[in-house]
Amino acid sequence: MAAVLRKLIQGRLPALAGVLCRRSGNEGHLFLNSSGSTLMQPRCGYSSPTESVIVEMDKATGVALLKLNIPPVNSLSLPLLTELAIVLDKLEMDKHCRGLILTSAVPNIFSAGLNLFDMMDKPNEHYSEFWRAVQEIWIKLYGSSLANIAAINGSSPAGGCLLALCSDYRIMANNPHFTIGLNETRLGIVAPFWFKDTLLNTVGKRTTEISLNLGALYSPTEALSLHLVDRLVPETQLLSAATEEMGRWLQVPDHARQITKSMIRKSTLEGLLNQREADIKNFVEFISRDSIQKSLQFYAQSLQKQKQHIHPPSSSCRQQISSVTFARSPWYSLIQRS
Ligand SMILES: CCCCC/C=C\C/C=C\CC/C=C/CC(=O)SCCNC(=O)CCNC(=O)[C@H](O)C(C)(C)COP(=O)(O)OP(=O)(O)OC[C@H]1O[C@@H](n2cnc3c(N)ncnc32)[C@H](O)[C@@H]1OP(=O)(O)O
Repeated sequence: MAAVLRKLIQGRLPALAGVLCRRSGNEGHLFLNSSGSTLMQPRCGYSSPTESVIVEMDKATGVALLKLNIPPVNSLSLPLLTELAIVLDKLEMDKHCRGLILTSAVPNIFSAGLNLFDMMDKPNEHYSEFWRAVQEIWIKLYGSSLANIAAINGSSPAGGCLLALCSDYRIMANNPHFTIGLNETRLGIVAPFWFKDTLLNTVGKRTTEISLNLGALYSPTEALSLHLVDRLVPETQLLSAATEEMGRWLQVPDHARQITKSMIRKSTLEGLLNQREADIKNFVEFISRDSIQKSLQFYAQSLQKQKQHIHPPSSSCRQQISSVTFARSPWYSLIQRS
C-alpha cells in the first residue's frame, strides 16, 4: 500500500505530495518523508505498560479498539498523552491495522479534557512540554491514516471533545446526562486556533461562533442536531454500532480514503505544523498569566466544591445539568461571592 500511495501522490497529486512531505516530524499518519516513502515500519504489539490506554486488536478485521482508562475522568495528563502518542504510533505503523475505535473504559466519562493540574502552578518548562504533547496527539489523531471512529460513551468537554472531533465519524451514547463541547471560555481560557479549526471543519462557522464564545456544552440530542456528532445510539449498542460503522469505512480501499482524508485535512494540519513553536510560546505566555492561573484555580476548586454542595443530576433532568455546568464556571463562583 505504501508503494501505491507513493505512486499516487507523486504521479497524480504532486502538490499534495509536496505539502505532506515537508515537515511532519511524525512517523506514519498521513505524512510522507521527503523521498516520498512512508515512514511506516512493521510493528509488533501495543500494550501500554500502565494500562492507562487499553488496546484490543481484532486481527481478523484490522480494527483496534482503544480505551482510555484513567479514572476518575480520563483527564489528559502529560503521562497519558505521552503513552497515547506511543500507542497511536504503533497502531499507525502496523500494516495490519486499518481502523481505530476510540472510547473510554471509565463509566460515564469519555474524557474530561486536558488535565487542569498540568496547566496550574507549574514552571514554564512544564507548560511547554505539556502543550507540545497536546499538539502531538492532535496531529497524530487528526492526521491519522486509519479510519477513526469515536464511540463517545460519556461526557466529553473541551480536550475530550477535541479527541472526538479528530475522528472521521462520531457515535455518541444517547444519555441525557452526558455533555459534549468546547467549553474553554467557561474556564476563563481560550480554545487555541487549531481547536477552533477542528470544530469549524465539523460544524461550520455560525455554530462554531456560538459554541466557542459561549463555551457551550451540548446534550447528545443537541450535539446531533448541530452535526457535532453523527449518530446517537442507546449506550448498550455503542460498540456494536461503532464496529458496524467501521465496516462501512473499511469497504473503501485504504489508499483512496487516506488520500481523500489528507486532501480535506491537510491545510488545517499545516496551520499548526507551520507554527508549532510559536503556538507553544503563545500557550506558555497565556497560561502563566496570573489572571489565567486564578481563573483555573477557581474552576478547579468549583469542581471540587460541587461534590459538597450539589447533588448529582436526577435521572432525566437536563436543566439541572446545564446549571451544574454553569455553576462550574469561575464566573459563577465570582457571582456567588458578590
Ligand atoms: C491571547 C492569545 C490566546 C492564545 C491562546 C493560546 C493557547 C490556549 C490556552 C489555553 C487553552 C487550554 C485548553 C484547554 C482545553 C481543556 O481541555 S481544559 C479542561 C476542561 N475540562 C473541563 O472543563 C471538565 C471539567 N470536569 C467536569 O466537568 C466533570 O469532572 C466531568 C468530566 C463532567 C465529570 O463529572 P463527575 O461528577 O463524574 O466527576 P467530578 O466532577 O466529581 O470529578 C472527579 C474528579 O476529577 C477531577 N477532574 C475533573 N475534571 C478534571 C480535569 N480536566 N483535570 C483534572 N482533574 C479533573 C475533579 O476535580 C474531581 O477531583 P476530586 O474532587 O479530587 O475527586
